[in-house]
Amino acid sequence: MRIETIRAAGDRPAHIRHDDLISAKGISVVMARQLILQNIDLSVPKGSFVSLIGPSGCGKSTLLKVLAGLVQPSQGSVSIAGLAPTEAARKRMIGLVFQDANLLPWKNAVDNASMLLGIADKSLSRSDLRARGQEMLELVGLGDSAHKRPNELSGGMRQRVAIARALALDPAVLLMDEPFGALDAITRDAMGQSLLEIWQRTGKTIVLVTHSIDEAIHLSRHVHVLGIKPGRIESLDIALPYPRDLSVTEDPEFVRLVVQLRTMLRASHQPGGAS
Ligand SMILES: Nc1ncnc2c1ncn2[C@@H]1O[C@H](COP(=O)(O)OP(=O)(O)OP(=O)(O)O)[C@@H](O)[C@H]1O
Repeated sequence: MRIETIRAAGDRPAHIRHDDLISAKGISVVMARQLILQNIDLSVPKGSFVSLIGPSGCGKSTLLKVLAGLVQPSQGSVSIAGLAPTEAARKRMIGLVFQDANLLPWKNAVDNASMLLGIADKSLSRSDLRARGQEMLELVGLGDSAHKRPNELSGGMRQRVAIARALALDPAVLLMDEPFGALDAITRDAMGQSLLEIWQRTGKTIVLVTHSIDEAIHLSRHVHVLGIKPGRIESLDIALPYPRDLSVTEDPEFVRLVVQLRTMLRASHQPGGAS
């Protein structure tokens, strides 16, 4: 990875690398007079798969919302391909997926998949939208379920539609907040593997909030551990080669990384621990 030198960078801050799509610097967030995030720096290389993990309430979702432009930091700045998050969102560069798929119950899968695109681009005809929705459903492995309504889909299938809906915008970045948190373990594994394959096919930059150590290591290139003490963030690079499938979880290096990440997470729960 190339680090920008100050001389070559002109007015670009020295910490911003050429290949960072997302760069958050000095992010602090205060909500209801509580300090949630303090002076957090986060870089996400273009095309990378990054996970955020940490104790409940440490501010993972808040940080994701800051990246999405949904929460304004009290201090600090975020750049997404050189743009402020609200501007990047306006240009459809950000796709969001939450734990709840939030599909419209009266629309079928293909219409749900193209719904945001239809709102964002009023010039598209109904058949254009359907074609794009179908293409995205095929990408997420639901090509045969286009006509089904949400109540005819399983939880995993509904999340696939939510991913298709986000991808229909062709965003540069996919921000995902515990998208598989409500699924059973086997479905969750399968969804993680599908997401990995979608990532490799599309080249999107993905930031995933998760509580699962295995999921973070299976999927990510970089894992960032947020601490319960605001301001603490530690990073772990996952050097396991891609493409990865679930057999990677039996690799001795995977097992070593699980132990290392669990140790980091344990430390992140200590309010008085070292930063
Ligand atoms: N709108 C809000 N107003 C006030 N406080 C908030 C708001 N949203 C979140 N918080 C607080 O900010 C802190 C961090 O919340 P956040 O949801 O970002 O944590 P998290 O790490 O994602 O938690 P979890 O893993 O349980 O989802 C919590 O103490 C929460 O109560």
